[in-house]
Formats: sequence, structure tokens, C-alpha cells
Amino acid sequence: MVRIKICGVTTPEAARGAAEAGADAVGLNFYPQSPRFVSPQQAAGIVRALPAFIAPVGVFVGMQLRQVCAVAFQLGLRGVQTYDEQPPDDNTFPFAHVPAFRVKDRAGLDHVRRFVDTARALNREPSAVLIDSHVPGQMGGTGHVAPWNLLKGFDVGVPIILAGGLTPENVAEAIAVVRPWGVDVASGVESSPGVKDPDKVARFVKNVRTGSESVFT
Ligand SMILES: O=C(O)c1ccccc1NCC(=O)[C@H](O)[C@H](O)COP(=O)(O)O
Repeated sequence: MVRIKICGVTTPEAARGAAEAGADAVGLNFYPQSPRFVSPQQAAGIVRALPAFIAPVGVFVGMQLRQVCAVAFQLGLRGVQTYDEQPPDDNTFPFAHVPAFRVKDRAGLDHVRRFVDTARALNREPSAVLIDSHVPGQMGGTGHVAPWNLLKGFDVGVPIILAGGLTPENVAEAIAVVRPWGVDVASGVESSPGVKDPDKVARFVKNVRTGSESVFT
């Protein structure tokens, strides 16, 4: 089964809608420049609205680990998605750590491998890595597709979450090519930046489920 994170939910209704559609996780974006930004206060309301067993994951760009952990503890996040060049000094924190990488070529994948190897040597293996597209000047939520063909057979010993430009229309093909452990979507299920479209979310989840059935069974 391919896990699904609907990233950048901005309201309790959108979070509940994603969960009811069958998503496994929702992303709460704490990057102030994102159209999907939520304050910790808004995020608290969203987390409270989630049904049991649906994981809230925080997206943190350029924030000190201490601050990331404080927000994650305060809100009861299950996972933290970060954007760092190096593994954190400490990850004894009780959240799944998902470093995100913006990849455009083989050198980008080599960087992911080095990051995971370094983290493993320090006994700080990430829970998964998120592979996104690389768009100069943008950290995420770009709607641009990642290099699927490069990712064929890519194995760093931790689960791969595929992100970048996924939509209800292309996600089954992405799964067939990359065979990821999980998929992540932000703009591909929106009617406008930061506003999730319930119909697109439902179709995305349905197409992940049918696409993964035909690939993994
Ligand atoms: O979504 C954002 O605005 C964003 C901004 C800065 C850093 C990360 C961001 N999103 C993180 C995600 O995990 C997105 O789901 C991922 O980048 C894919 O986005 P999209 O191509 O729009 O599906």
C-alpha cells in the first residue's frame, strides 16, 4: 500500500476531508513564504480536527531544530519534514524525521545518498526521505514533476516519498515508474494556492489506491 500525505492543508475542514478521503497524513506548512502557511495557533485547530490515526506532519524550512521540536511537541505532530544540507545534530526527538530533497539530476540523488549515509553513521537514520522537484528559488509546492525516470530503482535503505507535480491524473503512472513507499501532493489537489479541492483530493487518493494495487499485487 502506498501511503498518502496531503500537504499544506490550511483549515480543519480540509484536514478532515483529506482524512475522510483516505489520506494517511496531512502536512502543516510553517514556512511563512508559502501560500499554505499556517501559524501554530491555526495548526492546533487543524490537529484537533483530525480523526484518530491520521498523522499530522509539520513542514519546516530554515528553522532551528530546537524551534522545530518545540512546535512539534506543542502540537503533537507525528512527523517533521525539514530542508537541511546536513543531518540534524540530534534526532532523539520522538517524531518521524523526513528530510526533503529537491532533485534535478544524478548529483542530487548522490547528495540524498550521502545525507542518509552520514545520518546512519551518526545513528540518526531518517524515517523516510521525500524527493521533490527542483525549481530554482522555490522550496516546494511548485507543481513541477520530479525526475521519475532517475528515481527508478533508487534505494537508500529508507522509504522514499515521491513529491512534486503529482495530480489525480498522473499519480498512478508515477507509482508505476518510481514504486515509492509514499506520495505527497500539495498544489495538484487545489482549486487555488492553499485551498484544497475535495473532489481532487478524493480522486487523488482513489487513483493512488488503484495505481498501487496494480503495481504491488
Ligand atoms: O507547499 C508549499 O508551499 C511548500 C513551500 C515550501 C516548502 C515546502 C512546501 N511544500 C512541501 C510539500 O511537501 C509539497 O507537498 C511538495 O513540495 C509537493 O508540492 P506540489 O508539487 O505542489 O505537489
